[in-house]
Amino acid sequence: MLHITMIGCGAIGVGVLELLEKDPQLCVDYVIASAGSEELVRQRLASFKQPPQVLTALPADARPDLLVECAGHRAIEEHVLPALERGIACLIVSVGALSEVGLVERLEAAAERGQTRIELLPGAIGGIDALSAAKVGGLDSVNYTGRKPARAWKNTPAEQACDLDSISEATVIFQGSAREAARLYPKNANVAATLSLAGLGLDRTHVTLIADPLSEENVHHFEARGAFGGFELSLRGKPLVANPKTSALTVYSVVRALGNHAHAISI
Ligand SMILES: NC(=O)C1=CN([C@@H]2O[C@H](COP(=O)(O)OP(=O)(O)OC[C@H]3O[C@@H](n4cnc5c(N)ncnc54)[C@H](OP(=O)(O)O)[C@@H]3O)[C@@H](O)[C@H]2O)C=CC1
Ligand SMILES: O=C([O-])CC(=O)C(=O)O
Repeated sequence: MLHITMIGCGAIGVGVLELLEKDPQLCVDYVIASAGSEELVRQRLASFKQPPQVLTALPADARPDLLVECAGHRAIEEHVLPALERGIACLIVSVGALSEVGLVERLEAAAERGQTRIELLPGAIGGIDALSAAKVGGLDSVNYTGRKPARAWKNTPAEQACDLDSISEATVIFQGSAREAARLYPKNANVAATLSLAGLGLDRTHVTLIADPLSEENVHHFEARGAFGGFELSLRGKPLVANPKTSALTVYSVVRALGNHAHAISI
């Protein structure tokens, strides 16, 4: 059995824990919550048959097989970097955080010192295997368009680009590099950052973001060209009720990755 610590227990975390209850080969022993949110998280987990222990930091003597981050940028600083130094392998879902200058290098250095590994999860997007394989032969261009319902852009700079409550048609709210998209839309930049890390990097990955009042889905579309030829992928993700910014596929991506570590065959 694989022993797991999960950082963050919001929309993704709860969804993952619900699915993991059915897998006897995976056991989440600890959930790490923000200071002051422990009781709220315990309540969220009250209906679980065997709820994990809720803490605000990994105990000094704990040695999970894997730590999975489902929390956000701050949690990478607070929990992932120290865990790597302790030799604990980490899975990261908040890939957008890695667009912060120097963070990738700090994660690599911490993992090297701890003689362990970091896995960046595909989350809401697919085709990352093909894109990173295509990079080996050389990529010429990667263009990404993220289209989400208008409500998914609330509390972001999109509110200055248009009136999200009254737009009646799809409206482009951002065009530019993945680096700039990640700076302006950190909570909606995970897919752009993942495509950049797998492909051409933050400065050469072109991003268009669209608020679409007629859409009920988070649509991620990208086209890649290079020595391998070309491909395009359009993924129509159903948003989670608990967080419309997040696609349900992200939950399944975490469960798949954890299962791949525990099961005899990984795919
Ligand atoms: N790779 C991908 O494709 C995708 C990645 N994501 C990313 O995944 C992350 C989680 O998303 P989602 O579950 O929808 O978000 P939610 O806001 O629903 O949940 C995040 C949870 O993490 C907790 N949290 C935040 N910081 C910390 C911390 N330092 N230590 C412990 N817990 C913390 C929050 O608690 P509190 O509010 O009490 O601080 C909250 O309960 C986000 O960073 C999001 O950007 C999301 C979708 C797709
Ligand atoms: O669709 C999602 O789940 C999240 C998303 O767009 C992103 O963070 O890039």
